[in-house]
Amino acid sequence: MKYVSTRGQAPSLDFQGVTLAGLASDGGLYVPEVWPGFTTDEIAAMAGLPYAQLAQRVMQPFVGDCLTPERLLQLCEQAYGRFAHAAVTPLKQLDEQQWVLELFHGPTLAFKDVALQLLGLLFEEFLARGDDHLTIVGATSGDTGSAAIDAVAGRAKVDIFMLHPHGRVSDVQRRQMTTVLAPNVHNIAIDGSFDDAQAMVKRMFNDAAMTGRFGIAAVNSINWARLMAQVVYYFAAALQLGAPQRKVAFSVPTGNFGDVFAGYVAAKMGLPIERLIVATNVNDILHRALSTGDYSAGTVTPTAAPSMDIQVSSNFERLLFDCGGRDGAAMAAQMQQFDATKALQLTNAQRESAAALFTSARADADDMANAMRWAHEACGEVLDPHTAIGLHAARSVVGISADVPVVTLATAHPAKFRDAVERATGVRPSLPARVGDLFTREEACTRLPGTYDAVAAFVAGRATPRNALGNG
Ligand SMILES: Cc1ncc(COP(=O)(O)O)c(C=O)c1O
Ligand SMILES: N[C@@H](CCOP(=O)(O)O)C(=O)O
Repeated sequence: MKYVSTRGQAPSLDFQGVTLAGLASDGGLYVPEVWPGFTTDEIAAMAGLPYAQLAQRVMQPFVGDCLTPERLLQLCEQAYGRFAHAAVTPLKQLDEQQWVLELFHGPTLAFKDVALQLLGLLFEEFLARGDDHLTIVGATSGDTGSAAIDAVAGRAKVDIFMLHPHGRVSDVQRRQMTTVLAPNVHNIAIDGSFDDAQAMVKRMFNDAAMTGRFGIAAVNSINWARLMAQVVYYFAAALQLGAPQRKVAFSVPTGNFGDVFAGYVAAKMGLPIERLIVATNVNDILHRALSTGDYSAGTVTPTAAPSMDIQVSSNFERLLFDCGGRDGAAMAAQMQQFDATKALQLTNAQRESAAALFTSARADADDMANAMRWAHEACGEVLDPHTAIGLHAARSVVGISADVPVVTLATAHPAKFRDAVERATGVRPSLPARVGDLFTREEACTRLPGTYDAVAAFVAGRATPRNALGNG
């Protein structure tokens, strides 16, 4: 399998290459040159497989010959062996039509673990083949940070620098990052928003002074391997609900458009998905883009669902590229315009093609609290604010026939957002035992001004140069 950049200029790479590269050198994002597909019979044969085996089957076409099927399966078994639920991503029914897919049974209590537990192992596997050293630079609005740190803390040949917006993540989220005191882990709180942090990370990939000295790598969903691993749970859920004979819809709380883009990939591979519902909070750029074609970023409003407080949504570029006819030059021009003006208009082709699968909805603070209350009072389920936004969208969009199950992705454990959950439902969820002593651990974090120069100097002063291991 070869991967090409959405901006058409970077060299095409194999799976190992894109995993280690993160962002393409032309500023674009890597996508498979063609979407691999499964026949209906092949999908039917996946029903009932244990999660790790399903993961290997779904991901092998993307991995190609970079890993044998046996080795990929071993890595999946290792990654998903750390989950606290035997089903890895269990499905729960709320009412006749509504379901939730619990993606938070990994070590750091959010859906990010599903991909990052595997990505940590992939880094180790590929780094063992040479003398490279990786300097991971990531941005987090709360959940990617802890999941990535858990996945790489203490690993050889890797340093991680994780930027979060100071004061804009929950206490649990912050402590899950800052209490990991391994010497290769560096937490940075910047003055600014997640979008500012993400822009700095992307800039570093195109800063020759940094990329010349350090092997800069990504753990955010700009890294293709993140999305690939997230495709699997769409298959897991749909198969349990009757696919490939029955269609299923998914409602996805969305920020950086990675999770829902993984659903799009599943559909491209042949999974019968009726609709993908893009659920946003009041930071609703994606809802506006999909409903009116206007992709224009405003300032970020902090909400009780902080992980979705995002206006510049990295993976939307992958969708625009695919829906716009895969024209790298046109994509580069469109993104250049967005970078300059923070606004772009979807073309008719992009809008029409996206509308064939995507619907969107926006939830404000009341919608979110009402969805949490309904789930608790009518169904006995305590949901986190992000999942509640997904559920609000799942219950409010029109046009999905009553016999199509609608699965909301439950992206975080409610205990990560205890204050917001308690305000809405009166229930204060307790932290699972596996993170139980979080509030007694020591924290380490450096606060920096929200400027690229401050962050780049901090990274350059602490990272291991790429040739320090001997390969020049
Ligand atoms: C709990 C939670 N829900 C939803 C999202 C949004 O997911 P995505 O950025 O893949 O759209 C995030 C962050 O990414 C998150 O941490
Ligand atoms: N919500 C995310 C933001 C980063 O998204 P990613 O999926 O691109 O890593 C977070 O919690 O950090």
